[in-house]
Amino acid sequence: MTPDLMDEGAERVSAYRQHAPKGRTESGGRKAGFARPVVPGEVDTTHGRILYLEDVCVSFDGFRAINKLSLDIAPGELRCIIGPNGAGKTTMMDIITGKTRPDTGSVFFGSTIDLLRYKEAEIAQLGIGRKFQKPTVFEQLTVYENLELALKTDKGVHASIFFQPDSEQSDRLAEVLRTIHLAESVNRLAGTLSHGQKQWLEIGMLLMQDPKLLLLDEPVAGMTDEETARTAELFLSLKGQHSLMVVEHDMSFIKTISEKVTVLHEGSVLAEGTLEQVQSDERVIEVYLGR
Ligand SMILES: Nc1ncnc2c1ncn2[C@@H]1O[C@H](COP(=O)(O)OP(=O)(O)OP(=O)(O)O)[C@@H](O)[C@H]1O
Repeated sequence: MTPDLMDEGAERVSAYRQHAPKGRTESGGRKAGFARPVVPGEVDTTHGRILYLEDVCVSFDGFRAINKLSLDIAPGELRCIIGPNGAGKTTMMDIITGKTRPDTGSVFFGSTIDLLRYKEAEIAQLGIGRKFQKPTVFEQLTVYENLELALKTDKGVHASIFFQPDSEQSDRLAEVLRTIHLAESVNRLAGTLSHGQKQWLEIGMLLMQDPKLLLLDEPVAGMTDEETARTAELFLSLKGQHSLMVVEHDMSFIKTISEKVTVLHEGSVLAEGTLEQVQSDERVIEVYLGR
C-alpha cells in the first residue's frame, strides 16, 4: 500500500471516529474491510459489487455439482442465470442463502460480509431474500394479512396477535401492494388468487423486508402470457432499488428483462454477456439452446 493510500485510510478512520454512532464499533469486528470503517450489518458496495463468489466448489457423494464457480453482481443489477437442467443453478442459490455449505471457495455479500460465516436465517436478515419456484403464501389469510405477517419480526404468539404496523410500515405495505399489482385485491383470501398473483404476493412478502438482493427461481413457470408480461414489468421496476438474480428457462421472458446473462454448465460459468452474445456462443448452443 502506498503512503498516500495509507494517509487517506487514516483520515477516513479518524473522520468516522468523530461521528461514529454510540454502540457501533469502528472496525465492525470480523466484517471489517482493511482500514475501512464499516457499520456492522451494512453491505459495503463501494467496490461496485453486492455479491461475489470465487472458486466455489460443492460435491454431493463425490459428484461435483458446483465446480470452481466465480461470479459477481453489481448493486441494482438484474442478472439472469440460464443453463441446462442439472447445471447447478439451484445449488448456487442454496450456497448464497446458506442452505448448502461449499467445500471450498468464498462467497461475499458486499466486500465485507463473508456469507459462509452465517446461518440461513441470519443471511435472510442481512438482506438476501429468496423466492422458490412454488408459491408459498398463507392461503387462509388475506393478501393484506400475508404482507402484514412478513413484517413481524417477533414471532411470539402474544406479539403476533397484538401486532399493529406503525405508520411507516403501513406506508410500505401500501407501496408494496401497488408494486405487486394487488392493491385491488387487498381483502381477498390468498387461496383464491391466480397462480401469478400468488407469485407476486410472495414477492411482495419478500419486499416487505426490503431485501438488498432477491434470488428468484423460475418465477414465471406456470404463468399465463399476461402474467409473465406483468412480472417482467415488476422486475424492471425493482431493479436499481434492489439487486435481482433470476433463474429462468423462459427465453422470451429473459429477452424482455435481461441486461447481462450468465450461462451455467456443469457447475461453472460457461458464458456471460448480453442475451444476443450468449445466444450466438457456439458452446452455449451446443449444451443448452440446441441447433
Ligand atoms: N442434495 C443433493 N444430493 C445429491 N445431488 C444433488 C443434490 N442437490 C443437487 N444435486 C445434483 O447436483 C446437480 C446440480 O443440481 P441443481 O438442482 O443445482 O441444477 P439446476 O441447474 O438447478 O437444474 P434445474 O434446471 O433442473 O433446476 C444435479 O446433477 C443434481 O442432481
